[in-house]
Amino acid sequence: MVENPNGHTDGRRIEMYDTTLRDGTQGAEIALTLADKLKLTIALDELGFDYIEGGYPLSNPKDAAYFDKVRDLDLKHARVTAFGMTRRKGIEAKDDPGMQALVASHAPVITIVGKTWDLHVDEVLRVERDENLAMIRDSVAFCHQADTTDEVFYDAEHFFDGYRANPDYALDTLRAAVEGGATRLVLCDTNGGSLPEFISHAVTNVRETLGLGDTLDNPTGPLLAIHVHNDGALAVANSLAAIETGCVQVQGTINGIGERCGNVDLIPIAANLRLKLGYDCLRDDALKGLHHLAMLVYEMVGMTPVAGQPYVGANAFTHKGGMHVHAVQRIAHSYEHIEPDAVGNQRRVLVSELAGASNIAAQVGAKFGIADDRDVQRKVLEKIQDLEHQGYQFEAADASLELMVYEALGKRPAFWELGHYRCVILKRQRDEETSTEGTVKLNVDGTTEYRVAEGDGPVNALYQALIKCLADHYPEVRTIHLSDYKVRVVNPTAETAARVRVVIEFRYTAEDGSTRVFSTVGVDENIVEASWEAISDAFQYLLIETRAGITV
Ligand SMILES: CC(=O)SCCNC(=O)CCNC(=O)[C@H](O)C(C)(C)COP(=O)(O)OP(=O)(O)OC[C@H]1O[C@@H](n2cnc3c(N)ncnc32)[C@H](O)[C@@H]1OP(=O)(O)O
Ligand SMILES: CC(=O)C(=O)O
Repeated sequence: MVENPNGHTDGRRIEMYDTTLRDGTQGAEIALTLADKLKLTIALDELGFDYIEGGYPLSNPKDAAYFDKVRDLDLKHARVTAFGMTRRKGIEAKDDPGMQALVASHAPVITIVGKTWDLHVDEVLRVERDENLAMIRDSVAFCHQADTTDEVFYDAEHFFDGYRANPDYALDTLRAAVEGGATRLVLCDTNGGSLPEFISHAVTNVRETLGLGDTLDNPTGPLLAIHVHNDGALAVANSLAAIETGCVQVQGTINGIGERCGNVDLIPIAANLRLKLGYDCLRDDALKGLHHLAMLVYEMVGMTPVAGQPYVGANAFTHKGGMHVHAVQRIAHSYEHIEPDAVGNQRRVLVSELAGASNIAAQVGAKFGIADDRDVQRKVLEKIQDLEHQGYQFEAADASLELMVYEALGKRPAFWELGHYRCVILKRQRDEETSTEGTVKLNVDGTTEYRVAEGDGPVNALYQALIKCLADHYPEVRTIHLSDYKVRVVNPTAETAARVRVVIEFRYTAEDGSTRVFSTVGVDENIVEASWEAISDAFQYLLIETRAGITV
């Protein structure tokens, strides 16, 4: 076996600096309440993040309030950091409202952002280059001298673009920060367009030219840190390249949220540092909390979790191809780079037309006692492949898949026989609301049930009428709730005559108090029939699951 060329054994510690609360909220459509900011601070502290950048006290009352409230938290490890820019041109630091707000935040660590790129100095700030150096030096020194400040970090905005354009001036800005007393020089790829080789080259040159160390042996002397954005989709590679060449701190956000294409995602950073590169970061057992942390942040910012997110996404350890599933069942790491559990995630197997018998065995083998029954597995697989050819999809329709297994085993119970259903939608004038009426006729246990219900639309009306037919016989049908309804056109070239696929998710509370979620699928040219199929399968599945004596 070839030894991993990147593997370290020295266990060098890397500081994790989270800026989800500041740079993360600069992402489009991202906002956090004060309560969420405090809750996330606690969650980050519990995992052992070293620094939590809480906000920009000058910017808005919420960020200022955060620094008042965060002092009441009993943080175990993390140091809270206040962010702000250098003093304005032409005034003393003590007279600058931004400087005053930073010191008034009483944050033990202050991070000052300043200009490195001569383009920004000349064209954006429009100040003399020496005045920019003075702004950096004075601002860092002013914050450094405040009684409540222990450390000042200096964010060298656009460092890599500035270094490319004018390396001497870029280095002078870092020297000015060191003169002011900065203990971390944070090299920022603000526009996110650099490539890893350039990052390595620049970090190495800066470290050698300024004579800086690459370990935390002297944590209060100036050391390098890295802060990158993801505009070239290289944020993780760039951050790791910077660490490999001497940065002792990495700044980023949870799930990579942030301005434009986002910041580096600290989830893969932490996992790669500990699991792949042999560095020390966070708490020893923190990686198992990464999945939970990622989901917490998605929930707080109201984003749908990214299923393909490395390490923590729902698909990160999901196997669909039949050959993969076959191999994974024999030896998991044949198709997995780490154990899912190492980062709090889990393995999933999907069943679809790309499955082999192994997928059926993995998904339903244990529940139905068919783990070794290749004949039944193949029978189910053939049915799935036929139906997927017609437009069905079973990946997200676990209950429909199980109903098919009951059928293949000849054990699917018939709880009722359909007489007919009918749906009428009435609208007489342009500005009149539609009214919908659903009628369902069933034979349930030898009794004819013939019920009508009104609804907001055809699906709702038929759903209510079906419940009315079944409720006297099977009261549990009143306990399920439709929680999601998705519809996709299967063959769009057929336009309005196209077949549609409806996938419906349901929830119910089981006898043990737990919430169960399951989904069914229906396909037809008629959206009402596709929905009916999914709904009636859902009720049948519920009855099988909840009624004793029907289990296989
Ligand atoms: C790379 C980064 O992510 S940096 C952080 C970016 N984050 C944010 O901008 C979010 C928070 N921002 C804010 O709340 C506001 O933009 C504030 C409080 C910073 C500024 O608000 P305003 O003063 O109303 O902004 P306005 O647009 O009028 O002007 C910005 C001024 O700051 C100056 N400025 C910009 N960067 C710097 C800097 N690093 N140091 C000193 N002055 C700076 C500009 O030159 C401009 O001054 P001018 O009017 O004399 O030209
Ligand atoms: C400081 C910062 O957020 C940046 O340069 O991207």
